[in-house]
Amino acid sequence: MTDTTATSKLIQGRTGNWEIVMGLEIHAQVASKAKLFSGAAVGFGAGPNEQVSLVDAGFPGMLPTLNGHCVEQAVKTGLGLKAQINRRSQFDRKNYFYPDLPTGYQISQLYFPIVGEGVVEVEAEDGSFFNVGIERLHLEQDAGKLIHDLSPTESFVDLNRAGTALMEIVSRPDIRSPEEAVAYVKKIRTILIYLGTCDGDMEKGNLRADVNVSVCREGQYEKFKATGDFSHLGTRCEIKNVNSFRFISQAINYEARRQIEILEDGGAIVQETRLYDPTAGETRSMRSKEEANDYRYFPDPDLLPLELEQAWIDEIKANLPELPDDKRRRLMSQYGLSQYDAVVLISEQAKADYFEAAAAGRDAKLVSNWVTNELSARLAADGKDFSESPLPPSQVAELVALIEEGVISSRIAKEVFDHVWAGEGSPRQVVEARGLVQVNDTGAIEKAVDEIIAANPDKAAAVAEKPQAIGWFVGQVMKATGGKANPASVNDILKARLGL
Ligand SMILES: Nc1ncnc2c1ncn2[C@@H]1O[C@H](COP(=O)(O)OP(=O)(O)OP(=O)(O)O)[C@@H](O)[C@H]1O
Ligand SMILES: [Mg+2]
Ligand SMILES: [Mg+2]
Repeated sequence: MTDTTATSKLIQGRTGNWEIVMGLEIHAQVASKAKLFSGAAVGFGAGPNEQVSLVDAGFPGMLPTLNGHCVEQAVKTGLGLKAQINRRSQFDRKNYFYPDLPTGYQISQLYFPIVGEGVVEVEAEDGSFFNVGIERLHLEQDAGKLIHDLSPTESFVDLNRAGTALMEIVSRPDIRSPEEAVAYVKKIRTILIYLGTCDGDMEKGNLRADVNVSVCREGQYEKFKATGDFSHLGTRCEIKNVNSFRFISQAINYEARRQIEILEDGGAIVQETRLYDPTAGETRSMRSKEEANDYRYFPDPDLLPLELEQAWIDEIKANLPELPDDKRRRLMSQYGLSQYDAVVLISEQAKADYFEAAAAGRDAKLVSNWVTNELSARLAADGKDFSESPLPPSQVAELVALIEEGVISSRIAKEVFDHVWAGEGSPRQVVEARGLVQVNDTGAIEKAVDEIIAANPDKAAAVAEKPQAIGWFVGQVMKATGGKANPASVNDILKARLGL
């Protein structure tokens, strides 16, 4: 069985072509100082069980109090996902027993989630766009953490995370390849970071995805799309808690192959929950999939239905920050950037901000190149993001100004950048201190050109037949002038002298 290229969505099997279908459930920890139903602090790095209130620990008689800030964050996120905000929602108890869940139930929203259908526009690697439908977003509590590897005979429970607010964002089964799944999670993450509703830190587990994967025969997905009838799709398996982009892609590839092999051998897929083991590179069965009725969901009697006023929703909407897609369009129209450049810039809010601060009044394309190439690479090498850049935007602007004014060539600018990065001063100071000013003096360039032509009569004669050989002369002149000659003048003078 071989994969087709990334852009093709077909997988070749022994008995014909298959398609992958995926829907993702993303769990995003709400950016909030306190938990969803208690005043206990939310934070990373506290000692075990230091951030636990009696409510989180499930003490008898303790009552949950809804944290209004978390509700606002969910509404904000819903608006950012262009989704329906439900003015009436309700909290339900999802009952199951596990030692990391002291109450014996998780408070979630099954029947009436706070956010309904929406849509997310995602850019694929090839620059095209695809839409992923959002089915719903609901608020729920996180569970605690079990620690099994501290002692050979004991297990420990840390309830710091118990009761922390999560947003579960459920997509429609609109995702068709591992690459699309990764691009989708990246896009959701970017939107959440722009909104300030989740910090998107996947290493800390603050954003993780459950990936539902099924396969079907070529053409069946089209039927599903046309009719909305899920029976055209295969049975799904859910891979739980995948917390890196690389693992998402690996887990899907493995799982799709596994399912295709079973089906081609005449077997059937059992709907189940699976776990991805990155070390073994495979998914393993965890448990057979529970149905909603296994959880005995019922409305939480301790919590009233949540009713939102339209005016409050409208106010949140009016105060939303500029979202990635809007920023992309604006960067393209305001600065004349290509879609590719704009997409690269908006992928990080701080990068886009940096660009805008540097681009004012300058050649935007040049600024974008410096920001997305040279500076990005330097920051990445130091493990920094744009908000931590030791080089302020004004320095990039100054460097670009020097190029625009013809004081330095683009080539010299790279050298200047290195010195500026090394802390030698501003671009102008470096250019002056190191004497890197571009030679625009045509007399000096003409002299160098004449000398090189005189020393290489054979090559000069050959250029008449092979005009591209002029490149060699350009190189020589640049060398002779220490790279400082204005490249445009060099070209003009060479052409004139060589009779081209
Ligand atoms: N045949 C299918 N193939 C792939 N994905 C599917 C298929 N059918 C449904 N899905 C996706 O599975 C996900 C189901 O998530 P949802 O939260 O609604 O239910 P669940 O997984 O049963 O519940 P839980 O939250 O308890 O895990 C959605 O993202 C949906 O798009
Ligand atoms: Mg779910
Ligand atoms: Mg699920």
